[in-house]
Amino acid sequence: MACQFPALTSEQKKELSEIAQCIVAGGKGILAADESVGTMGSRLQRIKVENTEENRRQFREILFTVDDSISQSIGGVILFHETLYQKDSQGRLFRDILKEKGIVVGIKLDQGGAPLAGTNKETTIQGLDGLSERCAQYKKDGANFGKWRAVLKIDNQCPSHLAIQENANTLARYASICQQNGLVPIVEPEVLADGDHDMEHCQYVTEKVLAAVYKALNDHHVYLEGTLLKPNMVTAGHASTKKYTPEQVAMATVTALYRTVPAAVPGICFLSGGMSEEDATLNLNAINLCPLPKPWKLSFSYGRALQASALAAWSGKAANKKATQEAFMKRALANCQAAKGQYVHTGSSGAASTQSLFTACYTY
Ligand SMILES: O=P(O)(O)OC[C@H]1O[C@](O)(COP(=O)(O)O)[C@@H](O)[C@@H]1O
Repeated sequence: MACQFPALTSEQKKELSEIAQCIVAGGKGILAADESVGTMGSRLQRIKVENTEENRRQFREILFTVDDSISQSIGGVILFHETLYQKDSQGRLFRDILKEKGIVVGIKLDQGGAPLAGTNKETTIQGLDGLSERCAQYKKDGANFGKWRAVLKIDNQCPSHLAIQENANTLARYASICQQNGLVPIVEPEVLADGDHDMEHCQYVTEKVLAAVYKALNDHHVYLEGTLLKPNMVTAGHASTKKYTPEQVAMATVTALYRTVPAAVPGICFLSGGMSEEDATLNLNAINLCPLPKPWKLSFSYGRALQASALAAWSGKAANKKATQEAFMKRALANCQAAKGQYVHTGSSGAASTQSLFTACYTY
């Protein structure tokens, strides 16, 4: 039976699916430059740079003014509210610079965690109040996709049924509101890598979480062709003593996705979750070579794994602009190749690219 009360017109659906496909076309992925002020503070602290609005602007100016050829690897950039309205030193809005390169502009829409009482320190994510008005304004201001990160953890009694259901429902409500306002929702249910669990347990939990998310998206009449998924890869916990090869990670990850994510979803853009830059690229490459059916584009939406070398090269000094842009371009290209299963590790990566980027309990 056809839906009696269609959520979207065919024009709205067409626009949404075109935006989603454009972001992940031809091995392209997403630069997650949407770190909130606090998260950016911890990034800048590592390179001993003060967390001021001007320093955040300067670093992002260097990233966004990189050579135009970046648009062959990066299809979308997620911005934080502050960055959407910032300009480069010549007075050009960052969002216009990105658009001129043919890169789709996205915006972080979640507004931080709130505790779920009676659970083992689990959270739900806030930001639904007034979300429709915010989306409408962001659309006018040039954004074409949104991002909402829900955080789940593997621990004693975690993730609980409550945390899974609550976060799935909130992600679905957010996705529905985004689509009503012409924004493609990136749906991000992140299962954190904290813990000493093995990869098999992570796979079990990831499947449960994704199954709940897709049930909720269906309940909320979300148009899957106009969405993107941003999941964790299936790995062992950070404190696990067991080690797995990229091929094993790829098999567990694609199995979990194949069991739970409908083929109508155009793209799956992984988060890097504290993996080193090189591991994030090697795992993505193995995922794209995995001999299982893969009806979606399998790409990246990395924050740390696209910016760590660039941040280290910059170190807060304008004179390091060229080296910073080279480091960023190198990771973007490597991940684009990995999204096509064509990455060849040369063994010449710098120290920064093999360093773990893990932060315990990576929440707000
Ligand atoms: O705590 P915040 O500021 O929301 O940042 C969360 C970060 O996690 C991400 O969702 C994924 O980033 P990583 O690839 O570094 O794991 C980014 O988009 C975002 O910047």
